[in-house]
Amino acid sequence: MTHDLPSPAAPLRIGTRGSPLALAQAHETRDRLAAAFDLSGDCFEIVPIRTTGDRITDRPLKELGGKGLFTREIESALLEGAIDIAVHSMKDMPVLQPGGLVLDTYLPREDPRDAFISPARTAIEDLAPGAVVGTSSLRRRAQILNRRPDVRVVEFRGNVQTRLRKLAEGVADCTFLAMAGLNRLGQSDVPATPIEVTAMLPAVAQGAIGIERRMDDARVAAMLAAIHDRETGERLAAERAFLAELDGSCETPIAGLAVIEGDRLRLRGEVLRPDGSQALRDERVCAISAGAETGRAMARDLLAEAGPGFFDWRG
Ligand SMILES: NCc1[nH]cc(CCC(=O)O)c1CC(=O)O
Repeated sequence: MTHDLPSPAAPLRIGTRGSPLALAQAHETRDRLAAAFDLSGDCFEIVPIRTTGDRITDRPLKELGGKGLFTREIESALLEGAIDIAVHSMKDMPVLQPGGLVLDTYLPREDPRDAFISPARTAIEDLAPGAVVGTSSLRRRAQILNRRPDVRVVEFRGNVQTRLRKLAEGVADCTFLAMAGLNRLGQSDVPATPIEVTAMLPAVAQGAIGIERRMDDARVAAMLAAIHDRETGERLAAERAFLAELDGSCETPIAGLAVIEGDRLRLRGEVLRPDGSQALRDERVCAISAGAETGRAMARDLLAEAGPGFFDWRG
């Protein structure tokens, strides 16, 4: 490498949200970089940044303006040079980044599945009629209502710890969390049952960590190339192309997951009416290199099938 590596005197500054999960992801990034370049931990500095989404916890996410809420302040810090890289949950990332920034480095993906969390039950089918489901995710809301139109969905904001506390307080009978978050936080004591992806398709990019950099920073680009996971990149290329073509904002219930099977890529996609009354699904197998193209084609076909007004709220 023609550039200097970070040192304790000039550490690589890693921007992240301040939640326990975000910090765990930043630590994983630091540890992988340290291992790849044989550096000690004090060659890195973790810089927690408070975002709009972290500040405002008493309103539904969709009222606050959708995707980007958890990333805007971090991307500004990166553009201004206050941090050198930014670590994100790819699930929360818009499909396009601001000019001057690149988001093409992914760590090996965790379990992409959702988990069913309930102190008393282990499966959606076991919920009593009219049970209360806590979630702030439009996708999970639509998916559960599609399978169980009888349940009542209540808004559930906050980080993993907050949501578990609300469940313990009886605010809801169950909730859903990403397995990835639970695993990364080492939360093996949580009453969680993984849900097969054929029963509840996860959010696009769920379980994947992405690392963003400034386009003109060649030193950082070379460092990140050493920790990039190609398979995760191939899977996310298909899923994010699917999302981009659907023009997915936080106000559209969309699910998508790609898996690699030998030399093929299998992409599953789902779009739902926000009230769960209808779900459209598709599944395609293609060459790994054709993932993005397949994602776009699948999105166009689902949009055509859905027709105008599919995503409109119906009360
Ligand atoms: N929207 C919040 C969010 N963003 C990423 C994760 C989990 C970790 C991941 O998917 O990588 C979560 C919490 C959750 O859905 O349980």
